[in-house]
Amino acid sequence: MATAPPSPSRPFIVGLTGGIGSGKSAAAELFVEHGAGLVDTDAIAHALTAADGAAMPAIHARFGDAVIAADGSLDRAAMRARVFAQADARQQLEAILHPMIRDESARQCTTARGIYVILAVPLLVESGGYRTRCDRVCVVDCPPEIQVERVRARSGLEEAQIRAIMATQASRDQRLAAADDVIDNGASLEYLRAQVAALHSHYASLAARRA
Ligand SMILES: CC(C)(COP(=O)(O)OP(=O)(O)OC[C@H]1O[C@@H](n2cnc3c(N)ncnc32)[C@H](O)[C@@H]1O)[C@@H](O)C(=O)NCCC(=O)NCCS
Ligand SMILES: Nc1ncnc2c1ncn2[C@@H]1O[C@H](COP(=O)(O)OP(=O)(O)OP(=O)(O)O)[C@@H](O)[C@H]1O
Repeated sequence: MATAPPSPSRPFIVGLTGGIGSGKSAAAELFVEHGAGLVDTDAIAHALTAADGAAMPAIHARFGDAVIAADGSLDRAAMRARVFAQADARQQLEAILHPMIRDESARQCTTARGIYVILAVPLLVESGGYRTRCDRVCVVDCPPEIQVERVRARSGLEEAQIRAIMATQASRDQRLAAADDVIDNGASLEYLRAQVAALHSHYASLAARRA
């Protein structure tokens, strides 16, 4: 009887998550400097909602002209105001985007190059379908007050709007409970860099052992 061909090797995948403004992108960038591949679901969501993005016809059909910018892309501020004030609007947007994001991120994980792959997913704990893909879950953690301060400094959003976004996300405790590894990003970028360097060595050796 013919034996089954070996299953195609898939990369070692580290799911990277954290609340808004916790420092996921900063951490992901540092992992990439060490040689990790990166699949970023925020970036995929942005591509899907660019002027020619695959999600735009469905978003236009559901939400109308009010959320479409002059160039045909998603008016992010208009959509943000809508979805973080109305749970049903958020669910409808997620029903359009999340299956597309899940499919595209799975596709990118099969082709990503690197010693291992960082799969950055802000909603890894909240959304189904990601944890089973990950060999490890790494949570970027910092106190909520620092999240608010960083997002405010970066984007100019008001505290009330930042807190409304945070209220839709998993709590700090829920996220920490899902973690295999935790990055404490409540201090300096140097401290972040040192923790990423140590975790990188760990992930590289786990990935090599699995290969
Ligand atoms: C509402 C939108 C248009 C606001 O755009 P904006 O440019 O302000 O934010 P951006 O997309 O860069 O996301 C920034 C952060 O907001 C938080 N966030 C985004 N979407 C959500 C959501 N559905 N629920 C909770 N938090 C969210 C995350 O922490 C994310 O890292 C946008 O966030 C969006 O399209 N969200 C739905 C897609 C989604 O769920 N993306 C998360 C990746 S899985
Ligand atoms: N340790 C740190 N010290 C100072 N500033 C930091 C630190 N870590 C991140 N930042 C800054 O805080 C802001 C938020 O960080 P970053 O964009 O990496 O967070 P994020 O979790 O990816 O956010 P979002 O959920 O909105 O995508 C950025 O302006 C970043 O440069």
